[in-house]
Amino acid sequence: MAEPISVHKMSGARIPTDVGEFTLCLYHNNLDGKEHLALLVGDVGDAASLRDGAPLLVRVHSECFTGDVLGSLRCDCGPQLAAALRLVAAEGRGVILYLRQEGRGIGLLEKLRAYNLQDVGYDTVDANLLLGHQPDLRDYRVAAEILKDLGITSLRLMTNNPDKIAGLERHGLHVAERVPLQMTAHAENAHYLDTKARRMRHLLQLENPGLNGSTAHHHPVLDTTGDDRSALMPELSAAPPPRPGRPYITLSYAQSLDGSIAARRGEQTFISGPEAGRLTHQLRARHDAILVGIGTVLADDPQLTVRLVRGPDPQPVIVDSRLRFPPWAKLLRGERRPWIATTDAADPARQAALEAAGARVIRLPAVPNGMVDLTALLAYLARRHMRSVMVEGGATVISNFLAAHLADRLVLTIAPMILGGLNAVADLGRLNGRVMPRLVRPQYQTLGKDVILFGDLVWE
Ligand SMILES: Nc1nc2c(ncn2[C@@H]2O[C@H](COP(=O)(O)OP(=O)(O)OP(=O)(O)O)[C@@H](O)[C@H]2O)c(=O)[nH]1
Ligand SMILES: [Zn+2]
Repeated sequence: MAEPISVHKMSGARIPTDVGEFTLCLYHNNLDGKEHLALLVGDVGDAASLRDGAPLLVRVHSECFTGDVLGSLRCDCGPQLAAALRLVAAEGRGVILYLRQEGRGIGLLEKLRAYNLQDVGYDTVDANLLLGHQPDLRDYRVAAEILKDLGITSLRLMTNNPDKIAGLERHGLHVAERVPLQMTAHAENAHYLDTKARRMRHLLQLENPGLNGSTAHHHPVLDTTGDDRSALMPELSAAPPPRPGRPYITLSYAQSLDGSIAARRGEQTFISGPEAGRLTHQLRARHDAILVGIGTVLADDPQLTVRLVRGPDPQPVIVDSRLRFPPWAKLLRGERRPWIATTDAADPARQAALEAAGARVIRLPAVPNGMVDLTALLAYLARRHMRSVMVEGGATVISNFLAAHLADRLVLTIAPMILGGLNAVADLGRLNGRVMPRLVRPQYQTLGKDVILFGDLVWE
């Protein structure tokens, strides 16, 4: 049975501020090992509340470095925290819990990734889902224990989030009243607040009725419960045709107008919008395997699964000639364990560690530049009944497949931006003896703000 939660007040100190004086207490707990904080004003126990005739005013605030410290305009956290401090100080009694639940529990790194997804059109809920997280990872067990430790069982809670109220009540607290804590919306956070109201049931009175109209196209793209709403282009919806000798290869990636796939090598850059993201997942579901290079694993820590639509996950295959595959990769925690194609240059100890973590390491011959021999890899995949492979990137892998004349079809997402960054294709002329691949029977379609260009590749 799980150990009961215990919290322990480590130390407290007087913190004078512009709005009043607080006692800041640091709590230890045995559940998440984080340093949660409590800011106290006055006598906070239930007994004092009874005397006063009103339950204590409490804010349970989730850490937001960007909003609380930097004053980021992307959210409303900073002003909420400031308002809560003011209200508690004005009452002369109250508590602000500062919970170390950055990014609704996903942490700052993943929140920054989620912000980049939001900058290309995903909303805050879909961005979490796309990164493989629940929309909200928080629970309020430790918060409830800290409040009980302070002698509080009944309170007035400053929040707009009904889940927060339910979360505290589930752990034995009585929320006698909700005190709204709504801040003014502005251009930078209006869509975020609108999403919180629509998709996370936050109790917000949004003033701008036009906003709902303007966000109507942001339908929940990850709502996979219904039918596919954006029908896949018919040419792409069938499983790729069988091909003698090796798996059928679809090269599929997103680039800017100038052919960049990232701002810089090694830097994750979100280029395409949610509609094209959905197409990518639909394509993944129609291939037996999905292949990326180690650079993509190191830069993006991808899962390579099908999440934006319903469908089977392809087998992840990583090309990693020197076996740099990191032990922290999300791919090692997925349902389909990754196959890592490497060469004799790989360190046997690393191979053993990755195999112990569930990966399959495949040693293959190298070509003169030290890279994995792709023809040998494809023969290996064909023997394992992989009839189709979707190659997603990055630049080295795309270039190597093109240089080896190993691609049957190109599905290119072109985003309407100029990035001036890392080019998708490098040095191809020199590598392949100047026989250029050509796209035949090309077709295109706009999808959201992006253009999808696709067709068959031939070298003639
Ligand atoms: N994952 C993720 N977290 C975010 C994003 N924007 C803000 N956050 C985090 O959300 C948390 C605050 O949650 P909110 O939804 O703003 O508010 P709440 O705490 O649920 O509800 P209130 O009590 O009404 O403030 C903080 O931990 C922020 O870091 C985002 O786009 N993605
Ligand atoms: Zn915030």
